[in-house]
Amino acid sequence: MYANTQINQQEIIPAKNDIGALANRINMETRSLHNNVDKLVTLKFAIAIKNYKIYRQGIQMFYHIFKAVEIALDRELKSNNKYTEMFQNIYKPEMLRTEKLFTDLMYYYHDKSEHFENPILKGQIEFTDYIKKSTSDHPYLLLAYMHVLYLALFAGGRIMSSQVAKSLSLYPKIENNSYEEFINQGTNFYKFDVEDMETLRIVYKRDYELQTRNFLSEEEKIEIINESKYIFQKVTDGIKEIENHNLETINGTFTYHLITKGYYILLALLTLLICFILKVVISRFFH
Ligand code: HEM
Repeated sequence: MYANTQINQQEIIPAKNDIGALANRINMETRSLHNNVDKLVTLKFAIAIKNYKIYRQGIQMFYHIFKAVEIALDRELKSNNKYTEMFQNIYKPEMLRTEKLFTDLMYYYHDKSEHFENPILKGQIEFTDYIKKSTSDHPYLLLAYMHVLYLALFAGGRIMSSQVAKSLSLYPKIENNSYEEFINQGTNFYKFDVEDMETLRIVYKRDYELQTRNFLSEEEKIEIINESKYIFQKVTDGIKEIENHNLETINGTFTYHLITKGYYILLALLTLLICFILKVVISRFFH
């Protein structure tokens, strides 16, 4: 399925210049937010691919987000409301990311799922709770996640994927693992089990457009666009939250060392002072 069928540009739905298409409207309205997150990810990614402990924090955030979205999607696919058929027609199982990310995280956390299974950072807990509530109150809002998060993997994700694959700094740190094991077990986030990723992307975007164009009301579309802006903002905040968490840990370690090792520094200073006083007393005594 999704083999390379050489789809003609004119046959692609929606056309790039179709300003009525929901996906194009989301892209237009989130352009500046996308530029912000693009710059931030590029900057942080350069650091993360040099250190797998930072890289795994980044993909862990995406794991929690995708998992919350996919639980909600599963709920909607099995439910029986006015949106169920729409979701069933857009849904492509090859797009799901939870299991792929789980495999990668098991690799980076040395098979210890208890180290990543539940979010611990406040922003991640709040955002995943929010996804659950917002999509169960208004199922159509899932469409924002189905566009922003999944299509990100076909553009920015491709760039990131090739950088991760080229990164020699990520894999040697993981003991006794070869480069092949690293590629097989640590880069699944970017892999889709289809013959041709481009066909999958085109078919996904086509079905998204065909299912939403006349079915959704203008009010629902506006809410989906606003939810999309919120997702970009939350991903940006999430990356900053990881950075702050790491800075706090580094500072905490510094303070800890100051408290524990400070004792030895004080002892050394006292010894020096005693030596100095002794020297003064002795030199006075012999003069
Ligand atoms: C390294 C960071 C990133 C880079 C370099 C990047 C780059 C790109 C590029 C080149 C495109 C194609 C633009 C076009 O076809 O006109 C794109 C599209 C897109 N990106 Fe990103 N991106 C990054 C991060 C993200 C993130 C973190 C998100 C989501 C939170 C995201 C969401 C999207 C979306 C929704 C689209 C539109 C896709 C479509 O309509 O087919 N991107 N990105």
